[in-house]
Amino acid sequence: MNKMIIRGGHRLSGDVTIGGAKNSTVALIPAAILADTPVQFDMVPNILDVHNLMLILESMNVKSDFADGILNVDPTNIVENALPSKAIKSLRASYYFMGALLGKFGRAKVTFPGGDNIGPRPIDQHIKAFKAMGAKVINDGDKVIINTEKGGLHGASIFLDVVSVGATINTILAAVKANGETIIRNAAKEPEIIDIVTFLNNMGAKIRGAGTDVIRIEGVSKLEAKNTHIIIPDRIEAGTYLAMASAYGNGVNVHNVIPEHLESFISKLLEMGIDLKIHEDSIYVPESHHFNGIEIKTMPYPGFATDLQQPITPLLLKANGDSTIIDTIYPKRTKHISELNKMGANIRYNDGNGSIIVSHTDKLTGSNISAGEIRAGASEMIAGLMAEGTTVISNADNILRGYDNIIDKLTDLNADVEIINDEK
Ligand SMILES: CC(=O)N[C@H]1[C@@H](OP(=O)(O)OP(=O)(O)OC[C@H]2O[C@@H](n3ccc(=O)[nH]c3=O)[C@H](O)[C@@H]2O)O[C@H](CO)[C@@H](O)[C@@H]1O
Ligand SMILES: C=C(OP(=O)(O)O)C(=O)O
Repeated sequence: MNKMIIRGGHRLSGDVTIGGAKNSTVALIPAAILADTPVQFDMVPNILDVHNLMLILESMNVKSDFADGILNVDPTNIVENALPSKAIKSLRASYYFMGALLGKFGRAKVTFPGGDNIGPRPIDQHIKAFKAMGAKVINDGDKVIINTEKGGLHGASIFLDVVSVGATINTILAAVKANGETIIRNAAKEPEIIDIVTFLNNMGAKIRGAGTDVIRIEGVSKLEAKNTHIIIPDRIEAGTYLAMASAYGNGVNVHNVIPEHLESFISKLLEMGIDLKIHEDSIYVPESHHFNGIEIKTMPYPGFATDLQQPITPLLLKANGDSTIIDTIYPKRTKHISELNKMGANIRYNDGNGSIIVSHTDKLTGSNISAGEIRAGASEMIAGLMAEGTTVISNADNILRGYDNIIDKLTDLNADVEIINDEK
């Protein structure tokens, strides 16, 4: 396991460029197996999830190569094979192989996915959609076995009981080559869903309504890539750098951002009194020292993203008075609290109403802490940069799963940070 070592106390300045969105990429790679031609992606983030997805592709004889942000995937010689459980368990988005394999072969056998440990993460809505399209689903130990009758999947009308990014994308992947029309109601509206649909439509899919809560998919028989798909910028990575630069920057320019994807987040930074300069595809964060406390409630897109409530927390420590966070998506997403408190923070979790109360903290001190999941890790990393002394974050793979070239980017911003491998 990797550890991240941060020698804090160096204020951040300069430029950082955001990579392609993790949550698009981890769906686009499974989606690529639906293609009848090789496909190419650009702006692919250099994160552990991508390397693990490449291992899963390899097990199906799908060749891929990745360098300088370009990922080539050739699914033309795909074979049905057992998928490697360790890689499947290393990330959440491996559940997209259920929809993609169903779309490709009319059957799938996939181990339950892993991903961030942020409280219960059921996949009942994914299964409900597959069943509505005619699939038979059996749980066998930690495997989900999905089959269809001869004739494969058929279109269906599906109302999702909860707004789910994963269930929306998985249903699209299963439906894109199914017979007839599938309608998803109460669909999630995240920009990453539009990105996946853009990729599929450019290959000949017929999907309308992505970005609204009703998505219509007319099944097609062929998908052929004719151009490189450029992945949208990662709005969560961007939000993480905006929070970091606001809390501990001397002037930082964040490039390759779509500000419209971050409206709910940006509005909170403005409410705190940070004088952001927002341009077409970059945001300048000036040095700031006085911040107002705020209240945050996480919601499905376009609301405040659950994935940003932990990264903004170190900034809230610098605000006057108390700030409160209610995470309505993952109310138990609190693994950062004990770790930041070890560093001297004053954060409390109210079990009664599920709110997190973040009180003003004058000083953080470097400590030995653990990244329980990706965004807890991001929060701890920012606190480590702000702290006096050295912070050692164990389980740093949880940070590396989702933050593109993180050491190079932080070093370019004047941070003193490195990754070391325990096992050496
Ligand atoms: C790879 C990926 O894109 N991960 C993102 C995705 O995760 P993921 O797709 O797993 O999250 P969902 O949008 O599905 O989850 C939203 C809510 O619905 C519930 N739910 C979901 C599915 C289901 O079948 N039944 C059910 O009850 C979940 O417990 C959660 O409370 O969206 C989350 C919510 O924005 C983000 O935190 C993750 O970064
Ligand atoms: C929860 C997250 O990721 P995943 O769904 O991949 O575990 C995240 O990116 O914050």
